[in-house]
Amino acid sequence: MLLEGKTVLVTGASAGIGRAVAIGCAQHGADVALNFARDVDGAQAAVAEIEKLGRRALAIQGDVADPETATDFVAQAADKLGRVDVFVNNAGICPFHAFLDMPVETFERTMRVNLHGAYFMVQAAANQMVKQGDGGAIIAMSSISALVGGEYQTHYTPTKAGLHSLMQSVAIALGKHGIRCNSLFPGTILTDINKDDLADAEKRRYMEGRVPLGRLGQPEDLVGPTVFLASDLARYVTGASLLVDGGAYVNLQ
Ligand SMILES: NC(=O)C1=CN([C@@H]2O[C@H](COP(=O)(O)OP(=O)(O)OC[C@H]3O[C@@H](n4cnc5c(N)ncnc54)[C@H](O)[C@@H]3O)[C@@H](O)[C@H]2O)C=CC1
Ligand SMILES: C[C@H](O)[C@@H]1OC(=O)[C@H](O)[C@@H]1O
Repeated sequence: MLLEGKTVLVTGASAGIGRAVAIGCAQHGADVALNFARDVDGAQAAVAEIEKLGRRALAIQGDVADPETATDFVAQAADKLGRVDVFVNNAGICPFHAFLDMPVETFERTMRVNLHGAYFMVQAAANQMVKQGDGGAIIAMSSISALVGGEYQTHYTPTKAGLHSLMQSVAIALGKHGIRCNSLFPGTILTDINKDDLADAEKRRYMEGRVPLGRLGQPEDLVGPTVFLASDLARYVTGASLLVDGGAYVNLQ
């Protein structure tokens, strides 16, 4: 059990990648605190799955765009589960929209959820880890979009590059505390975030055709890489990033 005895916190964990990662960490021995925005049923179902595995789980509601959600989430998780060993910053939105008429509210909301929210969550988790005094691991669900652009993602891709940049800087700031900070770069993973975009059959075929491994990703494809970075197997890995994209990024022609 790679995460035996560890407590893992995951944001945006009622669905998609966050849910898969929360349950996957429990399968590897962790107790888990899940942040969720609105989907009470989804969060409770994830808690029930984790408890079925014999692990402790806790769902705490909050909008990550509000800095107070971060301190509340970490304080409640530490109080009820005892400590914070691993923090996975996963919550994110990608409301596809063209650049030239991007609504100010869409731009600002995307920044606030994906980047500002991450900043305060990571800060709150790090403060708890420093207080505990025995290190920790922070993992950001960045994206292949930190490296490449998207016509309808001009507000989104900078948040993913920013998230990776945040991991690089906090890797330096927190190294002295034994806290490792890394990014995962998922490619196209089938979740609610891109359901509408990939409902276009031609676009979906094009995206699938770009993947050397021959399929789009599933949320569970992120479990192994997350568990690795969270575990002591990655004890000398910090400030790094790992593409989890079936090879899409390197596939030029
Ligand atoms: N699906 C994909 O192809 C890729 C996804 N990602 C990233 O993975 C992360 C998870 O996304 P998916 O699971 O794909 O999408 P999803 O839409 O299934 O999950 C996103 C989760 O974030 C939560 N969330 C959204 N706004 C929130 C807020 N203000 N406060 C708290 N929670 C909030 C949602 O409720 C949901 O549970 C996101 O950061 C996304 O940018 C990165 C690369 C590719
Ligand atoms: C939501 C998109 O399908 C998804 O988000 C990302 O970060 C990937 O680059 C994909 O474009």
